Amino acid sequence: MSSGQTDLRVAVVGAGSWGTAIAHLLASKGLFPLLWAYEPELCEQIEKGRENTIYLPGIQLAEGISVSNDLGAVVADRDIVVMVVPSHLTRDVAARAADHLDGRTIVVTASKGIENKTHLTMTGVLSEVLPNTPAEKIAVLSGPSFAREVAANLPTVVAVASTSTETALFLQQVFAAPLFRVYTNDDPVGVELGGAVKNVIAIASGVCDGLGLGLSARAAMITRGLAEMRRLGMALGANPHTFSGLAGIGDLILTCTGSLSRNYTVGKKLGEGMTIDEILASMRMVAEGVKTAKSVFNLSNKRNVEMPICHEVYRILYEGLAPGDAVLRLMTRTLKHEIDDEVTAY
Ligand SMILES: NC(=O)c1ccc[n+]([C@@H]2O[C@H](COP(=O)([O-])OP(=O)(O)OC[C@H]3O[C@@H](n4cnc5c(N)ncnc54)[C@H](O)[C@@H]3O)[C@@H](O)[C@H]2O)c1
Ligand SMILES: O=P(O)(O)OC[C@H](O)CO
Repeated sequence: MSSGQTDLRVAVVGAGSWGTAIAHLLASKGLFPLLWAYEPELCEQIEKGRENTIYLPGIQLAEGISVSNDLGAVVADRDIVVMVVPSHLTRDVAARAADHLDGRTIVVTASKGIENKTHLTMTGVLSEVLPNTPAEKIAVLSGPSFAREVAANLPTVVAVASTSTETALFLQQVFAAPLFRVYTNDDPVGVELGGAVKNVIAIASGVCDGLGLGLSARAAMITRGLAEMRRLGMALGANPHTFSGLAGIGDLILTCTGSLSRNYTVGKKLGEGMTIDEILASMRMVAEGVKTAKSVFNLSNKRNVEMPICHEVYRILYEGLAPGDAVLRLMTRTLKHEIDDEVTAY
C-alpha cells in the first residue's frame, strides 16, 4: 500500500461478522477504520478486549480499529464508507447516515440481498437514500468470502464493481492485501444479483443435504441454480459473464457447499425437519436468503423469469411446503432442453 493510502479515512458501518472482518482486514493493512456497531455493548468489548464476542468470537482484532455507536460521527468526513448491515436494514441505516455524507465520499456496499418492497439491490437502495452521493461514487464488494476465513487471513478472492472504472480501480487498491485478492468489475447489478440469489440457492442446497439426497443432487442444484441466477440477471440488464465470475459461480459454490454458510445451514436444518421459525429463533446472525427468497419470487414473477428452485425455496419458507415435496416437484417438471436461448446468445 502506498503511503498516501495509510492516510485514507475509512468507516465500516455494521459490526456483524463481515463488517468486523473487513475492518480487521483494513486495519491489518495499516489503515485506522472507524467501525459502527449497532449494539452499544460491542463498542467497549471490541475496543478493550479486541474481540467481537457476539459475531466473530475467537478472532484477535487488529489494534487500528476504533468502534462507536454514533453513526453520524463514524461516517462524517470519510473518504470511504463501507455499508455492511443486513440488507433489509440498509435503507434505514444509510438514510440516517445520509446527512453526514458529502459528494466526496465513496460508499461501498458489502451486503448481499434484494429489498422486499422495491426489489432493489443495495446499490439501488443507496442511490435512493444518499442524495449527496453521485452514482460513480457507489460500488459493491462481493464474492466468495466467509468472514471467519478472511479474519484468519486465509487466501480469499473477491470482486469490486462500480459503473465508474476509476472508483473500482481505487477500491481495488484499498482492499487488496497479500492474501486478499481483488478483481475489478463494471457490472455492479450483476455482481449484486449473484451475491443475493446464491443465498437462496444455498438454502436449496442445504435442504438437499439435510434430506440426505446425495452429492449428485447438490451438484445439480448448483448448476441449475446458476442458470436461474443468470436468467434473472439478464432480464435485469446484467452482463451474463458476471455469473461465471467470483460473485456468481464462485460465491454460489462456496455458499452451497461450505458448512460455514448460514444460508446453507438454514436449508440443512429445514431438510432435517426443523421449521423456519425454530431455525430463525435459534440464530442471531442473518441468513439473507430467507428474505431474498421472497424478493426473488415476486421479482421473477413480475419479470416473467423462470426460477423453479428459488420458487420452491419460497414455498418451503413462506407456504409451509414440505422440503421433500419441493424436491419432487422440481424433479417432475416438464422435461426441457438444457441451454435456453437467452444464454446461448452469449
Ligand atoms: N458473514 C459473512 O461471512 C459475510 C460475507 C460476505 C457478505 N456478508 C454479508 O454482509 C451483510 C452483513 O452480514 P454479517 O454476516 O456481517 O452480519 P451478522 O449476521 O454477523 O450480524 C448481524 C448484524 O446485524 C446488525 N443489526 C441487528 N439489528 C440491527 C438494527 N436494528 N439496525 C442495524 N443493525 C442491526 C448487527 O449489529 C450485526 O452487525 C449481509 O448482507 C451478509 O450477506 C456476510
Ligand atoms: O454465511 P452466508 O451464507 O451468509 O455466506 C457468507 C458469504 O456471503 C459467503 O461469500
